Amino acid sequence: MSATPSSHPVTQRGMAVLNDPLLNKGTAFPWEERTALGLHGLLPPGIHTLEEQVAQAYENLMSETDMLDRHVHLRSIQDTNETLFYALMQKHLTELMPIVYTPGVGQACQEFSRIWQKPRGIFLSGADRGHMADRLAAIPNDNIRLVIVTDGERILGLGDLGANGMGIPIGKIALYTACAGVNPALMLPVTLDVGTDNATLRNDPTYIGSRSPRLKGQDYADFIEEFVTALLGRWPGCLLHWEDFAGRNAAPLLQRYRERLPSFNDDIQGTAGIATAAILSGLRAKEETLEQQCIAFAGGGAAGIGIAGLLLAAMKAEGLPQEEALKRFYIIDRNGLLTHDMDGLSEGQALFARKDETSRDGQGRTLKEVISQNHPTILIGVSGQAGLFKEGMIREMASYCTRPLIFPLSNPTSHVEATPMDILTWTAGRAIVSTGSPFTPVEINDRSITINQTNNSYIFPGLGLGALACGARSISERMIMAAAQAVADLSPLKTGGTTLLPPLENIQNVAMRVAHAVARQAQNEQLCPPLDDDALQEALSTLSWRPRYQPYRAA
Ligand SMILES: NC(=O)C1=CN([C@@H]2O[C@H](COP(=O)(O)OP(=O)(O)OC[C@H]3O[C@@H](n4cnc5c(N)ncnc54)[C@H](O)[C@@H]3O)[C@@H](O)[C@H]2O)C=CC1
Ligand SMILES: CC(=O)C(=O)O
Ligand SMILES: [Mg+2]
Repeated sequence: MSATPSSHPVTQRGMAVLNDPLLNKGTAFPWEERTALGLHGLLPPGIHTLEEQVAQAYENLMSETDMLDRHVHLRSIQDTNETLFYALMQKHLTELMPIVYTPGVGQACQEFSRIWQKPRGIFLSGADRGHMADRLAAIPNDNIRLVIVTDGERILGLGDLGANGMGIPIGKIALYTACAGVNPALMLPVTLDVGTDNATLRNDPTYIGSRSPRLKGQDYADFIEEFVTALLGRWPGCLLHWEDFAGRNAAPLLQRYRERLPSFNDDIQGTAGIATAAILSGLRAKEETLEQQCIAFAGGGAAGIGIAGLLLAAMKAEGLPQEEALKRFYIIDRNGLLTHDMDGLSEGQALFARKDETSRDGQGRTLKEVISQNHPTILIGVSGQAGLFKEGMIREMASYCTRPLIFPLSNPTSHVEATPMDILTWTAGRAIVSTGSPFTPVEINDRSITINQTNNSYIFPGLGLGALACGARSISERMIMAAAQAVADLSPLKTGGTTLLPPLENIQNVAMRVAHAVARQAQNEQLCPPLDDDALQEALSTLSWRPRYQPYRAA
């Protein structure tokens, strides 16, 4: 075999090559590589190009009509041939993202035990306690740079799905590569199976997870500690992305570990970044400032408090003192408006709890009352509760605010607080609407209104890439703000367009701009070694990967 200088040395032979999704090319192996790697006879003789494979795979995929079937089909391509999977994803990103990501991944997690086919990533359960370092040692790849971890307790708005939550870190990894070009060989999805309190799952004979109740308190803390320590031992300096932990654990874990290793919580920080970007863009359209707003949240968990925290920082950066800025926030959780006298508030909730009123028997005012009495101009839904935004509330907002910003951000689609069609109908097309899951454009008053997806997928791929490229020791709030600003700067509204956020087709450009902004901010705060533009570019290239077949040679 005539090896080109850039050809990749392959030690495996025969089926071992075909069974490795990062190496496999399927029918695209050229004749000489089949000879060198012992593939003759294992493959049919026809040879196809990647473009031909993508076209065929797309046709096969589209012949499925059911969302879950399409998800399973795509995942099976990913588990067989990652180059083909990502080439297909990149070619049809807007169409395929809802299958791989929300809402498709929600259904996939609900059915994960039944659709599980091949190992991907690491499951760590109670039985692995005391042995986590050995479990991570079993992963042959010494160069994992990014780990996405969940404990499956709050999967989208679907609640505790236990080990079935693994669909989420797998989906997030797919987006790191499809959106930011991060090399899939550098990433690992992890599920911490600390049990589940979902009795239906525990009694389901097909369930793949452990059937014990969730670890709590010190047991839970010890489990996480062992995992992080094992991670640091196996892949020092790797970036840890926390995903879909329940609100009561999300912020404390982030605080506990954010200085021990570079880490971020996507539901808190990624969501804060994109919601802030979308709000800043919406206010630009209205020619108003943040300071002029009154902001109501339905849901004061990880996402709600995360978004509120970044908006508070943005108001302070505009020169508003904290006490003044806090008056603009109304956080309505399951027991109503958060007030300072309520029991069991988290640290973040306590900051935003109203100081100027008290609850009655632990119950605060309802969302409806806050809307009619305090006239919020921005309403954010991060409650996971379908249909929470009622017609009367939205009509009332439209009665005192010409263009309210209404963002029902809960995922998946079935859990949205109100559909864009309803919100636009109730506000005669005047609301600026953005959702967490994708929706088709709404036709109203002879206009077609595009519904932007305010989803952390605009932030985390570039955030992770930028933090890794610059070698950030930790991830600061200002780095998240820089990411938000980078997305807001790309808003089509800035250049005469009508949408809040850049279209998904441009997501790779968005991710690259976010990565640069994050790396620059890390340098400004001296959270990474000094790095000039050339060195940053070089580091970004080292992490990046394109779905193209590389020539191979036998090693
Ligand atoms: N668009 C996006 O990028 C993102 C969307 N989300 C979505 O936001 C939702 C919440 O996520 P997290 O904040 O991480 O979960 P979480 O569990 O930390 O918080 C949810 C909060 O909603 C509250 N809640 C429940 N019922 C309520 C009601 N009737 N009224 C008001 N509040 C109520 C809960 O008490 C809890 O505090 C999920 O559906 C998730 O999919 C989360 C992260 C990113
Ligand atoms: C998008 C996301 O991270 C969530 O819904 O949890
Ligand atoms: Mg999430």
